[in-house]
Amino acid sequence: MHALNAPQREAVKYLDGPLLVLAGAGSGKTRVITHKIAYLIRDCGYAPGTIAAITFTNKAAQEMQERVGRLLENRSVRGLAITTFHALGLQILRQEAARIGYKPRFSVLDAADSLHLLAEILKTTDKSLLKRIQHRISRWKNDLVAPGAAATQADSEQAVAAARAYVAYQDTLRAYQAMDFDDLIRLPVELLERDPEARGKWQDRLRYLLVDEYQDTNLGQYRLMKLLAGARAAFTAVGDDDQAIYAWRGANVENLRLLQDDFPRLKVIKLEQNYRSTLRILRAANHLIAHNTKLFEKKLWSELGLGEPIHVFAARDDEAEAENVVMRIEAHRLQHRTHYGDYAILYRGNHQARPFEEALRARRIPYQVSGGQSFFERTEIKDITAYLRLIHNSDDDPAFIRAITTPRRGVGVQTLEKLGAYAASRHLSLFAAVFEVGFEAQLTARQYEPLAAFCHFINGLEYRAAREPAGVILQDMLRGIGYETWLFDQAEPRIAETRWANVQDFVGWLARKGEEEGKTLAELVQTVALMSMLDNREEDANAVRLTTLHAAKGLEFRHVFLVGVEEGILPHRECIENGQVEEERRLMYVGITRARESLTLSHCLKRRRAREFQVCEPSRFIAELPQDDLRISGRETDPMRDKQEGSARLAQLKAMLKGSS
Ligand SMILES: Nc1ncnc2c1ncn2[C@@H]1O[C@H](COP(=O)(O)OP(=O)(O)OP(=O)(O)O)[C@@H](O)[C@H]1O
Ligand SMILES: [Mg+2]
Repeated sequence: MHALNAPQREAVKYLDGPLLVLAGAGSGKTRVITHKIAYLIRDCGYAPGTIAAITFTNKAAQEMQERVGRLLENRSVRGLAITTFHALGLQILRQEAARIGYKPRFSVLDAADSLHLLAEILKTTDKSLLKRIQHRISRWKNDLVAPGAAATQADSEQAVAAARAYVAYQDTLRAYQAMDFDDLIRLPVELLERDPEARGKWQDRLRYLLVDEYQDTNLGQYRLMKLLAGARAAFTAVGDDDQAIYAWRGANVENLRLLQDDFPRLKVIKLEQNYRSTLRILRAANHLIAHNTKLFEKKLWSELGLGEPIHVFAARDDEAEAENVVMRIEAHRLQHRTHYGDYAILYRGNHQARPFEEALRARRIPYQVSGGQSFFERTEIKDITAYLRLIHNSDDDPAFIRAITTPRRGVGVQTLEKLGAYAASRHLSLFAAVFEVGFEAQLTARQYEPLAAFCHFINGLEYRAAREPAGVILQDMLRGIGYETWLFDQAEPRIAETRWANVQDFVGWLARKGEEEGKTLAELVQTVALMSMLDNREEDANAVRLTTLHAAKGLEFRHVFLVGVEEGILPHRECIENGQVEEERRLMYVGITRARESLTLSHCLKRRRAREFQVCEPSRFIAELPQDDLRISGRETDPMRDKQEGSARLAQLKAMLKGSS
C-alpha cells in the first residue's frame, strides 16, 4: 500500500460498489488494477479463481500476471484469470459450448481464415470487396446485431449484400464448428442473456471484475462485462477518454457515460499525478489534447522535473528519416550507456516500419516489431498451426484443406473436389467424409490411399497429443510430413532457412510452454489459435522496439521516437477526409505519453510513393505543441550534411568510449 498515493489507495480499497477510475496517461491506473488484485487475494480473502482482470492484449495480460505474482510473492494464484475479453469469452464458450449447439472443441478462425471463407461463400477474389464485407460483418457483431437482424439495418444496396453474406457466413461457420474472433464476445453475450442458469453460474464464479483500458471497449464487451457483474456490480474499470483510439473497431467512449447511467451507484475516482514522464513531455501532451472537445475534465502533473526539450526534426525523405533516427539511437545509447530496449520507434501504420527495419539491420542493431505482422501470421507458422488445429478439431475444414495440401501428398485437386461434394451432400466435414464407404467407392485405390493415410496420421497424432510430451510429438509430426524438405523445394535456400528456423522456434516454444505449464499438446493447441490473433511471441528485452501507435497503448519507454508526424499520415488522410481528426489527435496523445525521459518527433520533406516522390508537410499536431518546449532542427539545413555530421559524431563517440574502457 505504501507504493500508492492517496487516491490510488482509495481506489484499491473501495469495495462497496462499482468503481470507475478515470485518469490521464501514466497516472497509475494499471497499477491500481494490479494492486487491487493483490489486495483482494491477500487482504480480503478472495480465492484467486473468483477474480477476473481484463486487459487489452495478451501481452498486457502476461505483464500483469508477472506483477501480481511479484506482489503476492509465493502465494499461489491458481485460477486467477488475467485475460483479454476474447480469451475470457473463449473460456466461457469452451465450457458452455453445448448450450449453444457447439462441440467443446470448436475452432477459432483468424482474420485471414475468415476472409478465405468469405471468398468461398461469395465466390469472388476481389480482396477489397471481401475486406469491406468482412469489416461490415465485424461491426455488426461488435454491435451485437444478429445475422438475421442485419438486413433490417442495411441502408444501402451494398449493405444489403453484406447482410446476406453475414447470414451465409455464420451458417458456414456453424457447419464447420468454427467461430471467428468477434463471436468470442457476441456468443457469450447471447448465451448469458438468454440462459439464466449459465448466467447465474458465471456470476457466482466471478466475484470481482477488473477492466483496464475501459475507454476502448465496444458494445459487445461492455454488455459482457455487465452480464458478468450482475446485480452485485462488483467491478473496477479504469480508463482515459483521451486515449480512446479504437473507434474504427466499434469501440465507443460513450461507454464511459453509459456506465454512469447504468450504474447510478457508480463511484468515480480521479488520479492526477503522473509518474511516467517529465514535465515537458506532459506539457506537450496536455497542450495537444486541449485541442479536442472534452468529455471529462482531467488534470495531470508530474514531479519528475522539466526534462529535455522535445526534439523535432525534418528529414530529406523516408530513408533519411530512418537513417537519422537509428543514428540518434546509437549515439544516445553510447553516450548514456543505455540499452537498446530503452528505445522505441512508434509509427501510425505498419508500412512505415520497413525503412527502419532496414536501417537497424544495416547497423546490426537488435530490434523487435510488434503490432505488425506477427510471427504467427507467417505462412510457415500458419501451415503448422493448420495441423495443430486439425489435431484439435478434425471437423475444421479450412485447416484440413491447408494441411492436406501443404506439403502436397499426392492428393489431387479432383479428388479434393469429389470429397468436398460428397461431404456437402452428406452434411459431413471433409475429414469425416473420408471414412465413409460411399465416398471410398467413388475413388480408385491409388486416389484413396494417400487420403486415408493422411487421416490416419492425424488420428495417430491426436491420440498421442493427450498423452506424450508436446516436443516429441511435434518433431515426429514435422518429420512425418517432410516439412523441411518441402520448404527447401519451395523457396531459395536463404528464405527456406529462415522459415525452417521460424518453425523450429515455434515448435520449441510450444514444447517449453508444455513443460513449464505441465500441459499436453492437446491442451496447448487450444490457446495457440487465439494467441496467434493477438500478438507476438516473447520479447527480446534488449532490442529496439518498433510498434504501431495502436499497439503501444499502455506501454512506456525511456526514449521514444515518434516518426512520420506528417499531414496525411498522422492525422491519416482518410481520417482528415472523414472528420476523425480528434481520434487521430488522441493517437498522437497516446504516442507522446509513452515517453518517460525523452521524446523525438520526426517528419519527412519528401516521401517515396510508388516510384515518385511526394512533397510532405509537417503534421498540424506539431503546431499544437507548446513551442517553447520544442527544439526544432533540420528544416533549413542540408540533409546530406546532417548525415555526414551524424556519422562523424558517431565515430567520435565510439573512439572516445574505446579509449575510456
Ligand atoms: N504511486 C506510485 N508511485 C510510484 N510510481 C508509480 C505510482 N503509480 C504509478 N507509478 C508508475 O508510473 C508509471 C505509469 O503507471 P501505469 O502504467 O499504471 O499508468 P496508467 O495510468 O495505466 O498509464 P496508461 O494510461 O498509459 O495506461 C508506471 O511506471 C508505474 O509503475
Ligand atoms: Mg495503463
